[in-house]
Amino acid sequence: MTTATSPDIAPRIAARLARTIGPRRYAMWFEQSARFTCDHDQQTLRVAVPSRFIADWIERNFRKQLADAAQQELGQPLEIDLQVTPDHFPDQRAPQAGAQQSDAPDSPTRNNPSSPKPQPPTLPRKTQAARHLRRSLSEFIVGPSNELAHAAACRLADADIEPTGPLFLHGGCGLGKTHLLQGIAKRLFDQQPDARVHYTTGEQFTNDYITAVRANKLDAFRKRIRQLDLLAVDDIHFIANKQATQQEFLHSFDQIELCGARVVLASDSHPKVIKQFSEALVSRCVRGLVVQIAQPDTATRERLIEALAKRRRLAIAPEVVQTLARRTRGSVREIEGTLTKLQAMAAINNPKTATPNVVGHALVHQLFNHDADLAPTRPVRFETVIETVCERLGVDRAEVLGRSRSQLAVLGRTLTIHLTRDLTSMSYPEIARAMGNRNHSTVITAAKRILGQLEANPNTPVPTETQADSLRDLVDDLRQTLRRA
Ligand SMILES: Nc1ncnc2c1ncn2[C@@H]1O[C@H](COP(=O)(O)OP(=O)(O)OP(=O)(O)O)[C@@H](O)[C@H]1O
Repeated sequence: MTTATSPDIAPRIAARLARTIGPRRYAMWFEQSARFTCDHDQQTLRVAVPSRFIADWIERNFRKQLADAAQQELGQPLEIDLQVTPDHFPDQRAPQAGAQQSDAPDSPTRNNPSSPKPQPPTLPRKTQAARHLRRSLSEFIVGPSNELAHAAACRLADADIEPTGPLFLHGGCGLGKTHLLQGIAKRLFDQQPDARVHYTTGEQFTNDYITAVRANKLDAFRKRIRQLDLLAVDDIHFIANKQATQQEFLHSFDQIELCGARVVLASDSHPKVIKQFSEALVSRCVRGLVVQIAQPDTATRERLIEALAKRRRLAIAPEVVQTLARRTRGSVREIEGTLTKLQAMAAINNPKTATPNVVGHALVHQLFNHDADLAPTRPVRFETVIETVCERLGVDRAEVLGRSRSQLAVLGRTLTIHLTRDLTSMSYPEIARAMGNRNHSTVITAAKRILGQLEANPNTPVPTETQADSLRDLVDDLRQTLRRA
């Protein structure tokens, strides 16, 4: 929309701008959302827009093209003065409460004098969508397994940085993909309350698309999706075997990217290995940044346990956090599950105390022993036992099977005997033979000694190389690993 106080100049600048940036982007950002006026002395081009968001967007993405278009039309440089004047754009105010989203076409629209007046935007605004977004980027715990994903998410959510392509996050279950997607959407909202941000899942996108087709409202669906500033789609692999949905998604993807919007997708696998993902979609995804999130390492797990426990007001001593971090392998969701169980057990154990939310070593042992008892029992082989023990202690198998009296070799021997007897069906003579043809009474003595120690003094310290707090801890941990093996 152009209004020239100096005749013809502003419309000519606008027309030149439209040619430079292309009709789609012009229609999207200027046609209904910008009014150009040129001072009589032709020193300044004033561009009035309805919101700070549009002003910032134009400032970041089109200032140079605007200045060039003005200079080329006038033969001299002009000051560009961007002004936020919502009163000049009564048509573009937020929808009234209760307004039917699908009733209102989106703005900006094509310049068609016969078309009805533009209606309020229909896309999810902060008040509608924010309540679904629970996670923020600031509460995401960062470690080597996810730091690139987190950095990419922060960059994409930064309204001051122009997006350079889609972001594709992939990784196993419960590792934080949804958290990052929601965090991006939330942060963009916080910076740009006018931003049109949509967080959805592959399944929801499919359902919305099918509903739109059935209700003959495909145009409204397309308008809603294609005029977003950020589209975040979780579990995008859901659309993999759905040809029509993929096709629709592909067009939306192209359209919103063309307009400079941000796109972030998440899936359990790399786009190239998602079965029945169309080649076109794969190539769009890999054009941007594809980042994997891996399982957190022990140090990150410690920080996650601390943060997640704090969120639940669960008090866990640092040394108990360390034990938990070593024993809780797997995803962050599994860590959350462990904390939930501990919280419930703490409440049952201390129902009347003032501190039902305190977790100590005893509770942790109780939990892991309980879990181990519930785990399906699989046959364990002697070879697996000795390998697991040697690996954990960092000691040579030959030393354990030989005559070495080093502290670790002796401990390795005792642990192998104890766990083999406990987890396999081997008799003492069989264990003695497997342990390098030892006398079987020596093996029985070793087995009895460790059993006695575990009963009388489970907190017997162990060498630091074993990374365990006590003998009981070490045995429980090894047993758990072997049961899972
Ligand atoms: N690095 C992290 N910092 C803090 N919380 C985390 C982190 N990673 C995951 N979480 C939390 O763990 C839980 C599971 O994470 P999320 O749902 O994001 O996983 P996901 O990768 O999307 O899993 P799925 O593929 O199963 O949907 C959430 O409560 C999330 O907030």
